Amino acid sequence: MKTISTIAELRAALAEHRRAGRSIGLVPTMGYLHVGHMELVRRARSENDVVVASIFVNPLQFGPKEDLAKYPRDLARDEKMLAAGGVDFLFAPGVSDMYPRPMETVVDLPKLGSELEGSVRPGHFAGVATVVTKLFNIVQPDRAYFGEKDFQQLQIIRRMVEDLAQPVSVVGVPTVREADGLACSSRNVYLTADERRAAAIVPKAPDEAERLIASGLTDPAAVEKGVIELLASEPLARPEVVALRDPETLEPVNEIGEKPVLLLLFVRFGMTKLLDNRVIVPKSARFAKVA
Ligand SMILES: Nc1ncnc2c1ncn2[C@@H]1O[C@H](COP(=O)(O)OP(=O)(O)OP(=O)(O)O)[C@@H](O)[C@H]1O
Ligand SMILES: CC(C)(CO)[C@@H](O)C(=O)[O-]
Ligand code: BAL
Repeated sequence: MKTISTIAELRAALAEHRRAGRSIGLVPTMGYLHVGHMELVRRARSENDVVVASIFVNPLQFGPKEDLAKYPRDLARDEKMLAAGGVDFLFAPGVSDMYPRPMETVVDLPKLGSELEGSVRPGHFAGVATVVTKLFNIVQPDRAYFGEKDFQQLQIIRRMVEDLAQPVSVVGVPTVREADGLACSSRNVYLTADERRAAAIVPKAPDEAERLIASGLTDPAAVEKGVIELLASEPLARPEVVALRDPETLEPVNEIGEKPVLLLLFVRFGMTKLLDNRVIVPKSARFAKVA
């Protein structure tokens, strides 16, 4: 694996592969890798001739009071993991490589990006859409891999690619979890031992939503209330977003009926934000499918 930090060098390295007609898969990350990231790498490795991973802690997607400075970083360890995963090129630019001048251009999805996690992180998704567009322009991948853990991010990227006709296939990868069900996340290292134990409540919340829906509840607000009550049983949990939405448009649903619904969660433990979600297929939808 070759580590490259400049746009020009990466473009030059990829040019011969592109000329030879080889397919290129891109795995964008912010580093401090875990098994969730490595699942993205595994998928990319199995579906492409050339695999590029990127590590860039993107300042554009952090709010002024967020954890940009203390975001966990360990490039040497990440390089070993990516090399072992069969990655061909690691693109690890500095801020001045990615943004030699302050960015004047922004890719924004004002509606999708201001909902849910966007409502508590204003500007975050414009920062994500902008850097992902720039990474797509630099690498020009055939396929790009994103985790379903960041479900809103995945849907925003899918919509951006469609709206702007960006020539890339977006591949969503199911969430990889720790033994107690908590979704793997770089920020899990921020959790104290007590918070980490308490965080096991988060993956139980979609089970509760599923149970309530299976018991016949059709009012989304009632299901959200039940999930909030479950999370409230854990004093360290501070739920900021508990929402049932349409999985594609992320719009609120009036009634749980025959269509799948997305439960999206954003729960804080101390300063740490944890995400989870599940697309729940109501029983009636399952029957509808079979019929
Ligand atoms: N547990 C996971 N399973 C599958 N994909 C994941 C998982 N965690 C992260 N990813 C995906 O890896 C990519 C890079 O994510 P990122 O580097 O921000 O890691 P992260 O663990 O989500 O970090 P953070 O804790 O800062 O949110 C994203 O597409 C993200 O959805
Ligand atoms: C997609 C991404 C690499 C853009 O900075 C980031 O938001 C992430 O790691 O999920
Ligand atoms: N994993 C999403 C990136 C972020 O929280 O900034």
